[in-house]
Amino acid sequence: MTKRRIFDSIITRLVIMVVCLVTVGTVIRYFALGHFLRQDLTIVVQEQQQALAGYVARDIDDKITQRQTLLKQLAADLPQALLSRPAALQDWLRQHYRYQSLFPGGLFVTDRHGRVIADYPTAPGRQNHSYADRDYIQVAAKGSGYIGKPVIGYALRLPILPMATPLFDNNKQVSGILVGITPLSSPGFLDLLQKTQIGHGKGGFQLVSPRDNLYVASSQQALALAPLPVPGSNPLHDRAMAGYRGSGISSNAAGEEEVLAMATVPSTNWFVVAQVPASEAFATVGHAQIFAIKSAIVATILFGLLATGCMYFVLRPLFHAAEDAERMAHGDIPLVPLSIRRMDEVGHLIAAFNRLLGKLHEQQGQLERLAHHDTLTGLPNRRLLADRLKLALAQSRRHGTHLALLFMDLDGFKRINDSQGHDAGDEALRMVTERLQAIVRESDTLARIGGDEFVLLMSHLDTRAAETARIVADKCIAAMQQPLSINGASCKVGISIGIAMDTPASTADSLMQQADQAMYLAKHCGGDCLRQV
Ligand SMILES: Nc1nc2c(ncn2[C@@H]2O[C@H](COP(=O)(O)OP(=O)(O)OP(=O)(O)O)[C@@H](O)[C@H]2O)c(=O)[nH]1
Repeated sequence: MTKRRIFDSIITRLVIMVVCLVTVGTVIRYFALGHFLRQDLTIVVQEQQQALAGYVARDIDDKITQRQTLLKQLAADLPQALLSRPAALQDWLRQHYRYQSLFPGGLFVTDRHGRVIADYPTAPGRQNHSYADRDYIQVAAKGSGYIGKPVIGYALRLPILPMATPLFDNNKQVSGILVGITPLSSPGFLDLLQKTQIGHGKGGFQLVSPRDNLYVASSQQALALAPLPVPGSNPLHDRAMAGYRGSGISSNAAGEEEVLAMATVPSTNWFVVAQVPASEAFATVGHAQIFAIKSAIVATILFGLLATGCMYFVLRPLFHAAEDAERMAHGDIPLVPLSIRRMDEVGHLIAAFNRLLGKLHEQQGQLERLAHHDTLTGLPNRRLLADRLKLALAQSRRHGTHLALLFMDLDGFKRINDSQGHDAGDEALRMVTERLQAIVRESDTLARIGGDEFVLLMSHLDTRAAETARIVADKCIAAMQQPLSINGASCKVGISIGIAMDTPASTADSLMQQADQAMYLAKHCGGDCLRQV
């Protein structure tokens, strides 16, 4: 029952409505906020990634260009005659190596078929070894400088980048090849790319050689010299391999979303990829969404409590009014107007209820009156007379007083009805009532109990009660001597009166019976007569 009341309550429904509205608003805000923030952040993050990729690509390009320039310079300076004197050539390499450190993996010179003539610093197994199968030897043998495929070096046993430039004799024919070896882990070479991470660990750089289908270097060391993913595993990577340079969002082979930016290293055909997981790049979006949810939950709780309190305060008079009305309905308290605390909507409702209550009172009074009074003359009817008679009997016994009952029946009343109509008869009854009322005291009860029958109850009489009753009866008879003037016509009615006096054994019924019998005796006298029993 109580649960049902709580559920049916306006407050509960309003609070549920408010909570639903706030929840719907929060869900909409959650998705809208996420969408707009992500849109904005995507632009910012992509621009940042692009700037980073471009910066690293330019740095690598500078370092490659420096080495190409140096290698060409050395090749131009190297005396042709030394190619046939390995010891002198090695000494020349040693002297020139001293002034530069761009090729920490060493310099070596091969004949035009790729067999090593001299190297410095010497590496075990490099002397006389043939590198004829290497791409950089094959291209340089044809007269062009070349950056070779990054590989695990034959002599050094670690990842290296070989660079070759041809040596020309006086006839402009390739007489030998000068090769510079840079280990990929050399200080000041690719360490900016290899040691820099973007974000919290999963983001970083990759240096990609599309020609060789491998990663030259990466922030993730395990990727160095690893083959590139197969086409189709990362759509943006596929576009980059086809020449696209720019930024975008794509899913990697593991299905994780990443923000990628690609920039070319102009001196090679490599490109740098700056990559950061979308989960890190857009972490702010998630934080903002969680904040939006938390703040909405707090706001909902606070608002719910506040709204409940406020609504209870506003509707409290209504609850009290309902309680009071309920108690009135059960008869616990009388039907009185409810108190109005404020003249708001609730106050208006209670005021309307009070007006309804007033109307009810009025109608109840009318019904009460109709039940106890004669509608034609307004005199008490038989029922009210019986009540008053019982009351008067009880009072007279308590106070030792007396009472008399005068039963009066009009004489010749039917004639008026018959000669002038029923309305004239009614008018005659009202006029008789007025005349009789003028005789009786206010404390007496004059009742109309039938067509032309009236009863007068006289109470609080002293020992001369019978005499007093007769005097009043005489006055009533005398009052009827004057004809009634109805519709211009003069009508005469008489009155026969039977008087009953109380005795210790009297009851209301016995008194009425005695008075009635006395009236019949008076009737038989021929009218305008009284009899007492
Ligand atoms: N106009 C009118 N007539 C009524 C009313 N009540 C009863 N009557 C009539 O009053 C008459 C009463 O009859 P009676 O007592 O015989 O009339 P009466 O002429 O006084 O005769 P007696 O009493 O024998 O002298 C009847 O004709 C009723 O129809 C009423 O409220 N209005």
